Amino acid sequence: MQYDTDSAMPDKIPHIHVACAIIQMDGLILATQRSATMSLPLKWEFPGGKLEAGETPEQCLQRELQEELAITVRVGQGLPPVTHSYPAFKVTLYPFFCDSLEGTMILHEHSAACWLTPNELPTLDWAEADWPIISQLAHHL
Ligand SMILES: Nc1nc2c([nH]c(=O)n2[C@@H]2O[C@H](COP(=O)(O)OP(=O)(O)OP(=O)(O)O)[C@@H](O)[C@H]2O)c(=O)[nH]1
Repeated sequence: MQYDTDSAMPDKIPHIHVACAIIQMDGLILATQRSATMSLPLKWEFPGGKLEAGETPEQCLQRELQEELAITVRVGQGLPPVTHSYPAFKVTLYPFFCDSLEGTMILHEHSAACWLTPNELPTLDWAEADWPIISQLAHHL
């Protein structure tokens, strides 16, 4: 007998939890572009990465920003988390405003970075999950 395995299977799509940094400096916000070899190639995002077990979002951001960009920041207020389903995985983004950037930025993983005003942010080709954050920033900053 044949039966529909898909409907009987639990949801196998991984759900990842990602802290991301909205870094502000002189009224501008930092955007970083994923490299051609990363997942979501060449999409723009806020720097950050997956939360590791036992790690606070602040610790995660300090670790990821050091690894990815060789910078440190002061982590401030959080924005509401955003959940989005891509075809291969589901992501919940935990955005945090950051400032007081220290260090000379080096792009260890990204292909580009730029500083934009909140109104300019929607001109980039953002990762799908980021659009609710972009709309919020463009309207409220
Ligand atoms: N850092 C960051 N990641 C984002 C954003 N939006 C978004 O969809 N993501 C997704 O969340 C995941 C972040 O994890 P990560 O930065 O540790 O992933 P990675 O590319 O190093 O590892 P991976 O190749 O296994 O995906 C990526 O799959 C990325 O595509 C964002 O604004 N910032």
